[in-house]
Amino acid sequence: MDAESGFEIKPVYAATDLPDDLEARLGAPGSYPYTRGVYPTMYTSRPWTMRQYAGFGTAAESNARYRQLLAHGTTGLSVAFDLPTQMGYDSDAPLAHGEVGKVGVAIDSIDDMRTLFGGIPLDKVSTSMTINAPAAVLLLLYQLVAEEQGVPGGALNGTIQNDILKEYIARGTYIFPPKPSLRLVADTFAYCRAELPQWNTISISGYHMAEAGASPAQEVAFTLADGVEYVRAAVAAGLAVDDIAPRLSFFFVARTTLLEEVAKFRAARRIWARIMREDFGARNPKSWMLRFHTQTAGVQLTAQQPEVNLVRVAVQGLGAVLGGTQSLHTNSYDEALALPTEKSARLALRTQQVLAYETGLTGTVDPFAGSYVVEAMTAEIETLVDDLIRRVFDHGSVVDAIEAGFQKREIEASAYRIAQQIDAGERVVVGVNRFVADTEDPYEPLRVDPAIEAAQVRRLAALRAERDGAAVEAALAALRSTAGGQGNVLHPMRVALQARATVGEVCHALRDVWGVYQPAERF
Ligand SMILES: CC(C)(COP(=O)(O)OP(=O)(O)OC[C@H]1O[C@@H](n2cnc3c(N)ncnc32)[C@H](O)[C@@H]1OP(=O)(O)O)[C@@H](O)C(=O)NCCC(=O)NCCSC(=O)CCC(=O)O
Repeated sequence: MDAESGFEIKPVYAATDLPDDLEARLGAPGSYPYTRGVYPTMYTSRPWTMRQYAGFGTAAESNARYRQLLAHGTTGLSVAFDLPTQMGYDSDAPLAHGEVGKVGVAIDSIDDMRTLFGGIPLDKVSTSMTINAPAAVLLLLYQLVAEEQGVPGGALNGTIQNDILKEYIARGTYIFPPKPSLRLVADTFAYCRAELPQWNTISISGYHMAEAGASPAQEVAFTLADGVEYVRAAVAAGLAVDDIAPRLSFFFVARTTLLEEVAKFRAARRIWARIMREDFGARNPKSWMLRFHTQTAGVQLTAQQPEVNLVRVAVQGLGAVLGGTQSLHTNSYDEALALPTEKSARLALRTQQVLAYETGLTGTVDPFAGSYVVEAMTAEIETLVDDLIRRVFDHGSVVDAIEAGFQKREIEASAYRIAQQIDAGERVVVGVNRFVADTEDPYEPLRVDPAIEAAQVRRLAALRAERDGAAVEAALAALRSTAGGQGNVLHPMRVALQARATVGEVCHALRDVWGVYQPAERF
């Protein structure tokens, strides 16, 4: 069987498979080109951040889940928002009906955000927020709530996903067309540099492309190409590369194909370092470092015999750790069926704790360095990725390639190839195409209470009645005016949110000026 990226896997590797210039391609841990990891000591001085993606229902319920996770030893927070929030609609919008609180927490205003982080000291925990088109809005709400806790922007650590390009390619929660979206990203970079200097301004994500079927090489290539596009947009907006690049971060999947995945992470670091130093001329070593979060592959979980997923997740998490991830989410075994229960979420975290504290893996940096097979695969993936990045930019820009349907087409062809291999039984999925059980145990999934929507709608009505409506209108007018002209939109946005404008109202104001993206349908 070939590798998922398409290259041939040999039964035996030898010294002759190593690149001639291996030492130069490796460097030391914490040194250019960072193949061996971004920090000299890696996990020997601090394990990766255990950051379990969670959130559902109301802000109060999600807050309870975060406190449980922290009590169980999670070391970072990761917020899942519901679809209306991700699309910039309030819970009482007709389009939101039936979706409120389903795939994440419903956040309509600063009031919800305050509840979400109630009792959680924001100067002590780092928080990731999976939010893209309205990333700036949720970031500002976070900052406002932190300020209420007495925590200044300079003390805040965290990440917003803020990666709109992959939304057009694979994930789908875009609002505005590419041009104003890229302006919003650049505005966020500039705002964070001034106000939230420790904040990771973007999480450039291959995960969702991988879930849509991208091979490891495609995942890395399309993600790094998106990274190039963001840096170009920032530079075009007048920002210096070294002012923004140290706070870019990345996000990849970890599949069960362990060796190829370890090679993928190592190749990704090496290529990004080269792009930043050689192509963009970045001089700050922090600009060269590809720091990344990993999530185990949701798409590889099975609804059949779901407990087997615990084993898959352990192997996938192991790959992420051997690949040098900075932060990790291990999926719960029941995620192919429903939102995780409290127990399954705890088991997923325990899996990371076993990796960190029982395996001895945190004692040695980049244990695969010099391995014939892993070094050969790292070089193989590097070549494939370089070629694919070049093919993206043959279209002009990433946006041009998206509009030509290039990335989607490549990803779909790859998804089709893997699906055919599974259908033919060439690629084994335990419990699905081999070792199938005659009967399955009953499973009681966690269900989100439909009453949540009505309660959220009532809270919104109360908010609209209580607040100073004229102040909100004036702030939204100022936001429209900045959006239609020059200047950083985050400043008037902050004023509006502080006056208790809702997420939906702020996004509508921008929709009024910027319009909405209509994809070219080519499939
Ligand atoms: C950079 C990362 C990747 C990781 O940040 P972290 O703060 O966790 O880790 P870190 O930066 O490596 O480490 C924290 C601090 O410790 C320092 N540090 C760490 N290890 C060190 C070592 N060995 N030596 C010296 N210093 C070290 C770092 O320099 C840093 O400080 P300094 O900062 O001072 O240098 C960030 O972006 C992140 O946490 N991302 C998470 C993204 C996420 O959870 N996404 C969920 C998506 S869920 C999703 O999309 C699901 C599907 C869907 O919804 O569609």
